[in-house]
Amino acid sequence: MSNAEFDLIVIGTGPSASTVATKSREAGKRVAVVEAREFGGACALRGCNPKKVYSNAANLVDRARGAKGKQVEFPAMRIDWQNLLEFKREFTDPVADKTEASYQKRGIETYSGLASFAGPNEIRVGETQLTAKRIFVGVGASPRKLDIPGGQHAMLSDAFFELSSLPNRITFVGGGYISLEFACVAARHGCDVTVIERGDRVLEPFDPDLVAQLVDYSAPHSMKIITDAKVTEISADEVGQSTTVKYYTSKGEKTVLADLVVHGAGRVPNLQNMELNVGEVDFGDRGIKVNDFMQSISNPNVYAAGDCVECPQPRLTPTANEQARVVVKNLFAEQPLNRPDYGDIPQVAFTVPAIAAIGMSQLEAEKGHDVEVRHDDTSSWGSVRKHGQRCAGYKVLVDKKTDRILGAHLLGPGAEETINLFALAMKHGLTATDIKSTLFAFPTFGSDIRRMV
Ligand SMILES: Cc1cc2nc3c(=O)[nH]c(=O)nc-3n(C[C@H](O)[C@H](O)[C@H](O)COP(=O)(O)OP(=O)(O)OC[C@H]3O[C@@H](n4cnc5c(N)ncnc54)[C@H](O)[C@@H]3O)c2cc1C
Ligand SMILES: NC(=O)c1ccc[n+]([C@@H]2O[C@H](COP(=O)([O-])OP(=O)(O)OC[C@H]3O[C@@H](n4cnc5c(N)ncnc54)[C@H](O)[C@@H]3O)[C@@H](O)[C@H]2O)c1
Repeated sequence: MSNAEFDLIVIGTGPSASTVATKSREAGKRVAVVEAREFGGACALRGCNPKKVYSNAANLVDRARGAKGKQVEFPAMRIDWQNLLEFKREFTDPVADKTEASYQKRGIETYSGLASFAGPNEIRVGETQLTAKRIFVGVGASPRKLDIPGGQHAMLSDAFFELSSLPNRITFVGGGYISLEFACVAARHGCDVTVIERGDRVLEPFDPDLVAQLVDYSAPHSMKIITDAKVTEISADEVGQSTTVKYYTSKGEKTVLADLVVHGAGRVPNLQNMELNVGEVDFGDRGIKVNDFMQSISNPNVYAAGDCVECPQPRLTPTANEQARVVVKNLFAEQPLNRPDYGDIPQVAFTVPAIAAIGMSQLEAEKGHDVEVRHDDTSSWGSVRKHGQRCAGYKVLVDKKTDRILGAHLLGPGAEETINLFALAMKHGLTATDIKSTLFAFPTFGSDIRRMV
């Protein structure tokens, strides 16, 4: 067994870990990074970035079909799956080598293998034992085990990204981000898609009225969305050609046949086999338990951030980044004093079209405020139609007393960008009147927000 000593060991190479490792190295610390898979983390390799390539293709097809006969002409518009896969790989293939090389160039020692605790300040990677004053855990999350008979037949999102072709019938288990984003892509490719969600609606973090509008728009595109239905069994036929998905609704047991079943039923922190008890690091089902300073509540030399910590904030890259910035400031301070300043975190599901949200839901806002609810279906607005789109809407919640924005919910082309204007306004306390009095370039989706507030 070989040994090495550092100021800091960073476990993982996703958004949180990379910030902590590089900033600590810039501050002159001796840093080691350990990665169990390819260097680069989920966001760059198996999450946000490759997903955006796929969802852009689906949105492109949708818009072009909407503009057919008005702005463009073509015999048929389709996603070329093989080319799409190759194009996606242009973004993902270089990540691992580039990331590892950039660590090494900075003087960060890199280790490949699964890291586990060998003591409160010790990490084991295979036959190597590393010791450090501080340890940062940024190990992310992975799909939770589908604990139903035949759960192993459901394909994970990592594998979906690598499919070289799509079969005709695809069923998604769960109706969250992953299912809906992939389902929209598969449907625009021409697949027959079924989404089965146990809750009473899909895309739970988003406004129910806008979600309903999106679901209505998706139905004619071969997307069947079944809610209040819990998937209870997946069985494959003997030759592995076809799969039967069993689900329960209030009307009893039902089945759907599929050529492919995809897991979109949630993710859990990646803490298996990490021997956290040996490291005296407290954790639960929802992740590592940290205080306001992102420090382990049980081992003050351990910090954690991102998808692997127990935290009420949404598990997204901006959340991981904010926590990591705080960790960098606290790690070697005499007294950790910095706390994340999340503000309101914008969330976007990159569906067709995109749906976005920031701040309070209508229900939350109406509980404690006198609210003006500004809500409209904007499918007929010129900005939307000029774009070849046919599905858009918004709901903006304004506090009547303070004129401040309590929540903003958008559906439609550009929603994923326009939501950032609300993020800026809300973070800096701008009022609806401030927004109305701002001149935005025209014609743009951004300029539409003056009509929304
Ligand atoms: C399909 C998909 C799409 C997504 N799309 C978006 C999006 O559009 N926008 C958004 O904001 N978020 C999105 N997310 C979520 C986003 O990817 C995560 O919130 C973000 O990556 C979390 O970063 P992290 O720092 O916690 O670590 P991660 O990026 O999860 O990286 C953790 C790293 O740790 C490594 N690791 C795990 N265990 C060990 C161990 N024991 N030893 C060594 N290394 C280990 C892993 O291999 C991995 O490389 C998406 C996620 C998925 C799955
Ligand atoms: N655009 C983005 O920002 C983005 C995209 C993808 C993933 N993510 C992140 O990854 C996380 C995981 O994504 P996800 O889509 O796997 O999870 P999710 O938590 O968003 O949704 C999972 C859904 O599956 C349902 N479900 C669970 N078991 C079921 C069963 N047996 N039958 C029917 N329904 C069932 C749940 O009720 C839930 O609605 C997200 O919460 C988010 O943090 C973000």
